[in-house]
Amino acid sequence: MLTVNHISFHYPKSKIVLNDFNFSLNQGEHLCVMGESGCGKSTLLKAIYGLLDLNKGSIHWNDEQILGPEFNLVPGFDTFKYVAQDFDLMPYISVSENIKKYLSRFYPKESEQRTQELLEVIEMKAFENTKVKNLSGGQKQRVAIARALAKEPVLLLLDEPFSQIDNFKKNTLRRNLFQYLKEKNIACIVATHDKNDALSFADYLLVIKDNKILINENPEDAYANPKEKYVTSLFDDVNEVIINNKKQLLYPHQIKIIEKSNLQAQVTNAYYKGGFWLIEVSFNNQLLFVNHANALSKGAKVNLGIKKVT
Ligand SMILES: Nc1ncnc2c1ncn2[C@@H]1O[C@H](COP(=O)(O)OP(=O)(O)OP(=O)(O)O)[C@@H](O)[C@H]1O
Repeated sequence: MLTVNHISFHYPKSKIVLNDFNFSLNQGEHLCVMGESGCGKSTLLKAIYGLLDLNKGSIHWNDEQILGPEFNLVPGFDTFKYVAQDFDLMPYISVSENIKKYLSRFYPKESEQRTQELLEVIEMKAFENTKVKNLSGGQKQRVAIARALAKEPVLLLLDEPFSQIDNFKKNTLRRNLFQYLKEKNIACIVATHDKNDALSFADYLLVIKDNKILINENPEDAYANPKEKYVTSLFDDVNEVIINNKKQLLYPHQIKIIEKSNLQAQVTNAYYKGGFWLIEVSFNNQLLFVNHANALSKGAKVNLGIKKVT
């Protein structure tokens, strides 16, 4: 179990980044870390891996304390793996050699088998003999993930793991990877801007705001009962509507354009989204976003139906 015990951290001569972070994560559980750019997601991952000297608090994996560079010649906790945003691969050797580098030379058969298994997970079998320098950014990112898994870690730390991968590959890779981690009971912490990493794959969602943990809860609860607009805006466009003098946070799919109602609005814009249109309307001098099956022209008068009023 990972225990992050009231840690605080600031970079030298800078203001605080992590202020009294306190949480734990069991073996095999997946945590997603979200929050606006610069809020401290990467810093948290680095602190957990042991790349930073904390100002306060402590981090443990079971009974073992994770110590920073001040206490370690080679920083980084042995049984964790951290995939940073810059990958750190060896460019002049092949994809499979990059993976094998972390496996034992004394067991060539097992090492080959494991490399093949990981090439399947990242769907890079066709590139096994390609030199890493000849790969695209997204392909390198996939190799970095496979390499981190070569020697099965107890905890995998991923910083924006799919940022350079196209949507088509991203969805399959995400499914393969998170299923693989669950099968092997490997805990995982993902820093991301992508709501899909949290909604479909995480056991917990930790949101950072103003250098503190704003929430650490089940992603379904975070989505359905958002604590504040900051949380909803990580998932979707969000409407803040005043109804009966009460502020409501509503996603665009929770407001409908219907035939009759006493809530009148006027269309100000329409954006094509593939399966639906995102319609921007002006309602009581507020701009709202509403999902709708068809395009609507600017200036059209519409009636709104609000699905969720708590
Ligand atoms: N080496 C450093 N020295 C000083 N300040 C730093 C250093 N690295 C990051 N920071 C600062 O710490 C804060 C948190 O940065 P961090 O990279 O953890 O944010 P993040 O949430 O991962 O951002 P992003 O989503 O943009 O990757 C930022 O204000 C950043 O400028």
